[in-house]
Amino acid sequence: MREQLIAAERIKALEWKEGALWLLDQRVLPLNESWIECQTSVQVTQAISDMVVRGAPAIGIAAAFAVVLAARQRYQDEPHSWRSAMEEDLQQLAASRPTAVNLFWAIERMRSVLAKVPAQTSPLPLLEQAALEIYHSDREANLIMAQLGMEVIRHHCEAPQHVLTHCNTGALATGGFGTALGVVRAAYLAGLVNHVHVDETRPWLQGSRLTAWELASDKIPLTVNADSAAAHLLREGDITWVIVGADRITANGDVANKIGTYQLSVLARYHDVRLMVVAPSSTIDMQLQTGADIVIEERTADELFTVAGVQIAASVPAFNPVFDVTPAHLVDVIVTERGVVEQPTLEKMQQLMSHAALH
Ligand SMILES: CSC[C@H]1O[C@H](OP(=O)(O)O)[C@H](O)[C@@H]1O
Repeated sequence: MREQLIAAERIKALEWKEGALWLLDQRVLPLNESWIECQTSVQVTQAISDMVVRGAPAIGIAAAFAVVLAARQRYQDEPHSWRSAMEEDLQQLAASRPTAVNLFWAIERMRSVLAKVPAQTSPLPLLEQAALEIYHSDREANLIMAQLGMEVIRHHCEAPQHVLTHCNTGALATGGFGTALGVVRAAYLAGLVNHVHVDETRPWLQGSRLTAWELASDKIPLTVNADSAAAHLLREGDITWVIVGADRITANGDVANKIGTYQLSVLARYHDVRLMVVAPSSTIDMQLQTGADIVIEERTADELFTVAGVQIAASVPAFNPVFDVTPAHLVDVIVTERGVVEQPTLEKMQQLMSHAALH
């Protein structure tokens, strides 16, 4: 199965090439495929804020390379005070988006590497190696989670299933071929999934623009539906799993994910459909006790009122939270690269996080 999954890796959200971070501009997919070259941490910070690159793991990977770019510029400009000069860059990077913990996890990971750089020594070789390791271990986590999640589906039913997914959790959101969408890909290859229902995921349309593009390129049967059609679909009865990603999972198993996930979790429980959350352990924040502590990002009204830059609604006040929190008791299973947790609780999450990390 591993070889089949590796063969399914066709799309990349980002690439570290010749000392620059190249980002596939997800704002213009699927109609245009254009890459943006980032030579500075400020450019990466702006790209994360503007959602050129998005998706919790991909944000963390981009942030890791932003630290490399910041160190390179500061070390060149101020060889005797580059460490303190970098602080401003790291604070700007940390302020780019508030909800996905992967951003902060990656910055702290890179800070720990910085602390090991001897005085009067270039930080670049160690930092670049650490950023590449973060990138490669996320890809490896995708491969592991895909197989673990597929086995969870197989455990519950051998016959091919219809599943529903929300937002984009594929290659465009990660360093590999996906978290939740990676499980969907593996389950399809194993003959356990034969149709994917894709929420369009307003207002940014990660589902209809990104997930549909990824699954179409895999030739996996799918249909896109309006987010408001999900209840009707779940009541119809041929969907057995809702499979989603996460941006931050707290110590008790509460899950912050794209807006609309919470209502899906309530609908799934009401209609006896299982909810699977798939996320690498870099998305788990054991420092936060419950989802009530998670900062929920709110974005501009423009993202509600325009599509592809064209105004489609009246200019009136708007409320545009782009994440919500699903309580742990509505989650049937969390799949990570460290293992699987059924009916998550604080004790089970603590046990999971005591298992060895990939790197
Ligand atoms: C593989 S995690 C992807 C996760 O990130 C998305 O948010 P955004 O597109 O705003 O970065 C969404 O919550 C996905 O579940």
